[in-house]
Amino acid sequence: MHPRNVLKNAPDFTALAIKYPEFRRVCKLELCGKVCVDYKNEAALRALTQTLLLEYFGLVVEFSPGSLVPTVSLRLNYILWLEDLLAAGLTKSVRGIDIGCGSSCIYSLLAAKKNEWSMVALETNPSNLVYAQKNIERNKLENKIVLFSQKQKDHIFQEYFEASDALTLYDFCLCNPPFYDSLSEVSNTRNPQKRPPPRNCPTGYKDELSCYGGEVKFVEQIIDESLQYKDKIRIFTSMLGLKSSLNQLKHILKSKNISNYCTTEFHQGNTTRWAIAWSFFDNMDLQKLNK
Ligand SMILES: C[S@@+](CC[C@H](N)C(=O)[O-])C[C@H]1O[C@@H](n2cnc3c(N)ncnc32)[C@H](O)[C@@H]1O
Repeated sequence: MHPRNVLKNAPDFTALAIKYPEFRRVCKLELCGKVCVDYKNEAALRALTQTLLLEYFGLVVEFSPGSLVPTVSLRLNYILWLEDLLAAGLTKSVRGIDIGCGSSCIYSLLAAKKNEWSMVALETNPSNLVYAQKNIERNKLENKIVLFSQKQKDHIFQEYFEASDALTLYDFCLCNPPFYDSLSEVSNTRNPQKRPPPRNCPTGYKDELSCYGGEVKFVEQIIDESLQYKDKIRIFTSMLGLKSSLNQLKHILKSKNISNYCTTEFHQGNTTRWAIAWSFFDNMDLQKLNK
């Protein structure tokens, strides 16, 4: 976990269960008296995410039924890494773009509430758009987060940039892409011989989890559009669910003569995720931040 992650040490579930009745309802009491969470139960996962967002950030969040339930520690690790990248460029007021904000709008909510960053949240799924807007409003963050309804699924920035102020410079974009290839039968990110099975039950709609070509194709589209919008965003980033995607994307960056990039790993319990960042700005030396 990132050293500044408030969830670096496991939260006290007993104290949270006493404080929050909705969380208490989904907790299990072991024979030894220990309060624990059943990670295989979707309702318990939802309540845990809602409770942690409320307890640590004062954020009230509802999810569209059946949509992806985000794990807070991972989303925080990504935001903290972005803080580290931005510190390298000494930015004061920060503007970011959240590609595919989901029904929770979690990255934009955290960025706006925790860091007072201004966010544009892009989303294609109609139900996610409705919930994301309500989540922005119920947390009174309308002055910090603008939600944009994206019609074209196969584009990333084009529609928004064509509709918005041409002069605004964004400090970063972030993305948790649909991981899986919609044409492939495989929907598992881990090798069972090397890594233990996931603790959490899988959540999310099909179009949140998969797209044509999977995450590599999705991020390749971001890379392609970054060449067109290289002056609009200082650091392009994306999270990745598969380690193998990292090498493929590094290869794609190199093939397009993009050499200023860095990668990182996010560790949360049994789950590891990867991320990649690249920039066309001379004052953003990302290579020195490589991990
Ligand atoms: C894996 S989910 C991530 C949701 C949220 N950011 C999170 O981390 O919990 C990917 C999201 O991207 C959205 N999406 C897919 N294609 C998109 C596109 N071209 N532009 C914007 N959003 C897109 C999906 O509807 C989905 O909500």
